[in-house]
Amino acid sequence: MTEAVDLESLWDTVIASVDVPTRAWLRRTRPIAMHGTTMMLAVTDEPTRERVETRLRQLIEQHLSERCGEPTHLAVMIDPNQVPEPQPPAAAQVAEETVAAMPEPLLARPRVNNDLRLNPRYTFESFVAGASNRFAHAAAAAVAETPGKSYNPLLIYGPSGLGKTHLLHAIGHYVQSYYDNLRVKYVSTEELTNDFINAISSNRTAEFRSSYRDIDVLLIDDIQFLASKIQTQEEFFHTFNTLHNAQKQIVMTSDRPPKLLEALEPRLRSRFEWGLMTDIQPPDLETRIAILRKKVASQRLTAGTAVMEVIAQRITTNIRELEGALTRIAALASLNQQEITMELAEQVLNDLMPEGEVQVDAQSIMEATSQYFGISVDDLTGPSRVAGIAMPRHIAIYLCRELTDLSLPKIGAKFGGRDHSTVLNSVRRISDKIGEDRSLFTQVTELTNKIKQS
Ligand SMILES: Nc1ncnc2c1ncn2[C@@H]1O[C@H](COP(=O)(O)OP(=O)(O)OP(=O)(O)O)[C@@H](O)[C@H]1O
Repeated sequence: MTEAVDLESLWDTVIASVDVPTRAWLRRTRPIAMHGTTMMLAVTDEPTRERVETRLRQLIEQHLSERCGEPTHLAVMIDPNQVPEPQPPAAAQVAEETVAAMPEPLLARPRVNNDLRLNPRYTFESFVAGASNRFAHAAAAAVAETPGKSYNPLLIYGPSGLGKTHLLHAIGHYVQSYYDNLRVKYVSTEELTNDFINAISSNRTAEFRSSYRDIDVLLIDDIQFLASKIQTQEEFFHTFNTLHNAQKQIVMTSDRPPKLLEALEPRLRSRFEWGLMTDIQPPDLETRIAILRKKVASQRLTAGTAVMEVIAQRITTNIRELEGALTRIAALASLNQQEITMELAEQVLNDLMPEGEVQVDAQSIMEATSQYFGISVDDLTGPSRVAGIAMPRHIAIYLCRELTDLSLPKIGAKFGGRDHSTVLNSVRRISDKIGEDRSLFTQVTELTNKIKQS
């Protein structure tokens, strides 16, 4: 079903089987691609999108599912350019575009050795698509399949811990595995800013430029941090134009839509809105359960559906917290050498989420940790690698990642300017050990209680 010809004729049969008023609406749409069991549909304008989303979706998905022989979903985007008036374009056009996008002229180029530092766990395979993220997921998949050709730029926005970084890395992995010769770069906005500042201070702006412009797919995380950084914005504006003009793919994430990024230059904001913007919402209960099920399977744990339901019911807004809870539950089960039971899950959840949830910040985590271990906050943020200091530091960093919305570079900055990979290293160290080392588990649990109660 990937060929556009099939897609167009499939769509024609759907249009033919609906009543006339509905048909009039559907003439204002055009199928763009099929990703797995999701059809990407371009529509001319907001009223059409609204109509399709609210009134017609069920009917269309029913028709599509019947014809495709499996449950098929719809992801709707506004893109008038994809729906030429008055006649739809030749059916093969999209297919031709897709073929043109394939690496033909690029084959001559040597294989690129991308040093991406992507999280190996963040792939499309490990991502669970549900109602809250289906569109973002389908758009990311489209971009990964034909970089620079489908939606450019692609901007994925939404609150913390809902999978934006995961999708960005998944695009990176995918392009890297299927396009040997495309240069991919993934950076957080903080790294971009630091790179730029370093380049200026060491007179190496030309190098900086080529490292960002000599790229086929640029993935930038958390662009809200560009706000108020006037010089970096200026530089990024030119990088953006260079890449976009050359039809190089740009994908960005942000914690809010560009129009709410008030401290961003208007010309940059408007460029961010050129392509496709898609949000990610907190997942519904079914999706949360599906995510837990996937994690349980991938970690070869055994947890019954009832237990997963309890976890998913208690932790509703942030998937990182959901994973954190599962990690702790699995850790306690492993330490006790027992199955993950309901009692055990409840016990950990009660520890993790005492009544009257409090907002936790890095400062309170650092203070509580230093107090708990009898060291100073300066020790915690300082350079010492002595175990009595390094271990509390790993724990405090782990707790910052688990209990706050701070990004890895932001956490690094709080801990004496450490970089994001050092932070990630600490997080992994604790989550790897917590199921083997009971005293570590106890320390982390007791500290969490202190922090949440302070
Ligand atoms: N749909 C999903 N399926 C499976 N895992 C998911 C999904 N969404 C998020 N996760 C997991 O939840 C965790 C948090 O996701 P991620 O770091 O991508 O969030 P984010 O939206 O980028 O947050 P932030 O803005 O704080 O960086 C990750 O471990 C990720 O793998």
